[in-house]
Amino acid sequence: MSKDFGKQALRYHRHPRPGKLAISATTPLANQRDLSLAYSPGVGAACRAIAENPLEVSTLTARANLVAVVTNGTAVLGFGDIGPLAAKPVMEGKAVLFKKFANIDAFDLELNEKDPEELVKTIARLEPSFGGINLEDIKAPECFIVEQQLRERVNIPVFHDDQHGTAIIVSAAILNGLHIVGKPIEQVRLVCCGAGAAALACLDLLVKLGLPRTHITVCDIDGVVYAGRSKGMDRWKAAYAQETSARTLADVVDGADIFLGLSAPGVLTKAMAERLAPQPLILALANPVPEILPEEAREIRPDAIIATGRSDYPNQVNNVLCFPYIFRGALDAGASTINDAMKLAAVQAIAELAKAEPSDLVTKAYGGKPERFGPDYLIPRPFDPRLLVRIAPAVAKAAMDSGVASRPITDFTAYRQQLGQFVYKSGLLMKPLFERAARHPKRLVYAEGEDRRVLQAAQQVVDEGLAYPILVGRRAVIEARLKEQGLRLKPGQDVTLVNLDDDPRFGTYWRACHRLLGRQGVSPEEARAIIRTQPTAVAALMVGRHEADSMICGAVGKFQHHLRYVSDLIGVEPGTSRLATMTALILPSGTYFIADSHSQQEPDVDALVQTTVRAARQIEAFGVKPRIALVSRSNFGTGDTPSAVRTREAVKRLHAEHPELEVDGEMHADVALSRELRDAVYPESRLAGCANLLIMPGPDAAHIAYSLLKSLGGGVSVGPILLGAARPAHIVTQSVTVRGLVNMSALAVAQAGEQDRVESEGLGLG
Ligand SMILES: NC(=O)C1=CN([C@@H]2O[C@H](COP(=O)(O)OP(=O)(O)OC[C@H]3O[C@@H](n4cnc5c(N)ncnc54)[C@H](OP(=O)(O)O)[C@@H]3O)[C@@H](O)[C@H]2O)C=CC1
Ligand SMILES: CC(=O)C(=O)O
Ligand SMILES: [Mg+2]
Repeated sequence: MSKDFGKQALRYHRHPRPGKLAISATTPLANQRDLSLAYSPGVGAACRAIAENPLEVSTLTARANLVAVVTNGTAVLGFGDIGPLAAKPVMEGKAVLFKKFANIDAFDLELNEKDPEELVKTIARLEPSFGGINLEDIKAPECFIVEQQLRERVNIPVFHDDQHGTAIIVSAAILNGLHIVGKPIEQVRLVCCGAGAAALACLDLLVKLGLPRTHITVCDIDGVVYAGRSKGMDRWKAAYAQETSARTLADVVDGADIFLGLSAPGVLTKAMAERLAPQPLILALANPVPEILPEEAREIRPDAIIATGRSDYPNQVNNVLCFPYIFRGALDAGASTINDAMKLAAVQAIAELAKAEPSDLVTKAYGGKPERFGPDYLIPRPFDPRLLVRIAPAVAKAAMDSGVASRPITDFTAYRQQLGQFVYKSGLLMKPLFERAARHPKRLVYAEGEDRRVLQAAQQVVDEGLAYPILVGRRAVIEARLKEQGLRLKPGQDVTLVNLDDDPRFGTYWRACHRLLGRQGVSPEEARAIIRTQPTAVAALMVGRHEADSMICGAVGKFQHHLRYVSDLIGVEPGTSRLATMTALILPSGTYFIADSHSQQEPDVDALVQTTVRAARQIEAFGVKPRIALVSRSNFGTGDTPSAVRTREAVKRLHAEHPELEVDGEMHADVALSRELRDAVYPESRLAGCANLLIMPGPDAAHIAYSLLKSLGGGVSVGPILLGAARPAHIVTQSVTVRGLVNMSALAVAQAGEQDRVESEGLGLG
């Protein structure tokens, strides 16, 4: 660790307050009534219910989602026995990872006790408090005794992370590494340096996966673990003792296909690495300093696949990829233990995820270049949101199949969706639209069909059955990019390609374009150029001509540029004069929608009314009841600027023409968000509670409010959603993510379905 990085790490731990986590309340505690519910006398009802039926503890307390991270500090990372106090930063860290990656609450408990029997007694007494026990950094062989005895005594999952978390991720990495070099696990020879908690658990699991025990040679601090050795031996190591005259690591590395290091820094020298078999797997996993640094290993063995436990090299083989998710699955299924079936399910899920298509969120988190399965990408990265969605259900299912689940999951689709909502925060809001789109998928044309994010989104859209994608773009480019990203889409089969360089529709389209734009000074020659060079114009014409049901554009280029083609070639809904936009912001405090009449800098009364009505209808499609405030610098008549007067007038018209809407204004934004503030100035307001739709007095205000809230509120957004187009069309921003594109795709398809329904009812077909 460089001096500078060490300083940064200390600062990270000191600020903004000491340590890395805190406890926060999940229920309101703002007044006397809350207090009487949360504490005496209300809490008594919860106590009595649990006394009568202990299973109620899972519904009335946080226990079912609470894990104890327990250590005695005897094997802290690769530092060894530095004691429980110095272990606390690692345990706090594990607790943070539980929370961030799997939404599991964890307490770190550092115990001043080395005797295994005493440790067992203390930890077993914690059973009423926790839904699971994660043992951490307890040295071998004591850790084996502690875990075994605890498993016998308590009825909740006990999992020694350094053993099993490590074993699971090491197994996934080795399976994938062997797949790449084409060596069957039954035939390889493995040398393991370290014979402690992590090493022996890894070997046990690898043996279960088919590695013959006789192909394994183990070394510890005293050298080779051989049959008949007495120094530093225990029965767990003895299980791997070989009949051999070799005595040191240097004696046993010749021709080994795998070096597995779970021991101490620098024990594998370059000279030893040189003697490994061709295309060896070198897993140097001691933390924070590995058995050999990747640059040294690479220098001597350019043919090797190299992994460490660290995040600053490729192939981070670290139990962080496992423990949050295996506990998530175990807790959700109410598992009484974590058994071999659950561990093997986790191995399989992790190994398979590495082979899946790259995720743009992972690409973003790791500096921009999509990673494909291969020697430098053996296993998924820790910031891959799919880890939760894939591992936890696999583990829960294995718990159920192996008969240890007390709360079996009945609907796995719903369970995956629920996990998805945690990792993709927009999931809950989007759910009704995804369901509608999946029920009636429609033709959806993507103007930027060559864009890598669009291709990934189209793959997900096809996988989830949300739409029949049409991609505007050159076939050769699309095919090359599909291949490069490992996507499975088959042009002509599950996506349609439109390439106007060689499409017979070219003539029809440019003439249609000229018909629509001819009176805006566009000559036939220009119309031809537009159709050849502006994919948004092509997509808009397809939608306008009912050759597609909806469109998405904007991943490349400026918003206004796309807006022009959408408004000129698709047009606006009857009764609407202009297009408007709305964005949903999903913040920790709730979901808020911000709308503005995008194309008019100073919207007139008509535009404000139309924007409000269109935005309200769109919010209803999310299954949310709109509570609308037209916000302004004026608060119920305190100002008379032209904008305030127009807003006031718009509210009057809304009250008269749309009495069904819960809407009021003009008002300050804080007054919109607080009933109390509103009551203080205008208790007669037609808006009850907190507004969830803020109609802005202009696009500048909307943009500023949106970006402030997004930066300060730490939320995610869905949008911009274009309001008022004659047929569903959306213009995303250039920074859109794949998830953002999939969200907008579901929205566009759901809108198209709704439009079809309304039209067919209008024709008497409904
Ligand atoms: N990447 C990951 O996800 C993980 C990495 N680890 C790393 O693995 C290492 C071991 O952790 P853990 O198993 O929990 O600890 P243990 O204390 O249980 O085991 C340590 C083992 O390493 C052996 N050892 C120590 N120094 C040397 C040496 N110089 N040469 C050979 N063997 C040596 C010890 O030998 P002896 O038995 O003779 O004392 C012991 O067998 C640590 O560096 C830890 O950071 C652990 C868990 C996960
Ligand atoms: C990663 C981990 O748990 C360890 O190094 O101990
Ligand atoms: Mg550990």
